Amino acid sequence: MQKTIALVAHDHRKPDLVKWSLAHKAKLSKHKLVATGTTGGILQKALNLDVHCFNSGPLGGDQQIGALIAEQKLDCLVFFWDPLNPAPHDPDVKALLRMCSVWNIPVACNMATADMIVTSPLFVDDTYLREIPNF
Ligand SMILES: O=C(CO)COP(=O)(O)O
Repeated sequence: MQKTIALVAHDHRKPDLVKWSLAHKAKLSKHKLVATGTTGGILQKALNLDVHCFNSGPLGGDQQIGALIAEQKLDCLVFFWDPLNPAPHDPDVKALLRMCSVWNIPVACNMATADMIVTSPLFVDDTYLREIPNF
């Protein structure tokens, strides 16, 4: 089943996300990819795949991806956020990660976790149903 995967990286971590995405291009190409603006533009060129680009992160892109989660339209988030530099939109970053916890969305903040998510048998198991919290 085709999933919707969001790909996001802060500037210092974009090279890691490009490297990771290239390594998993075959898997990613089977799914719908969405991204914040700058990340999406870079990935589209690097992967030569269609990536739906939302606004740039500081201009609301994180919030748009958060809205997808709230509408139950996102299956997975790969978000390489920068642990060493503050961002003007840190509250948006926190809100996006919070949405992942609220809605039980698999989220990877580094390459090792992202590797494990996309290579997990559950990732391609159409019978696996992510539990959706009932508040
Ligand atoms: O800031 C971001 C996520 O918080 C990423 O935004 P860009 O992809 O536009 O750089």
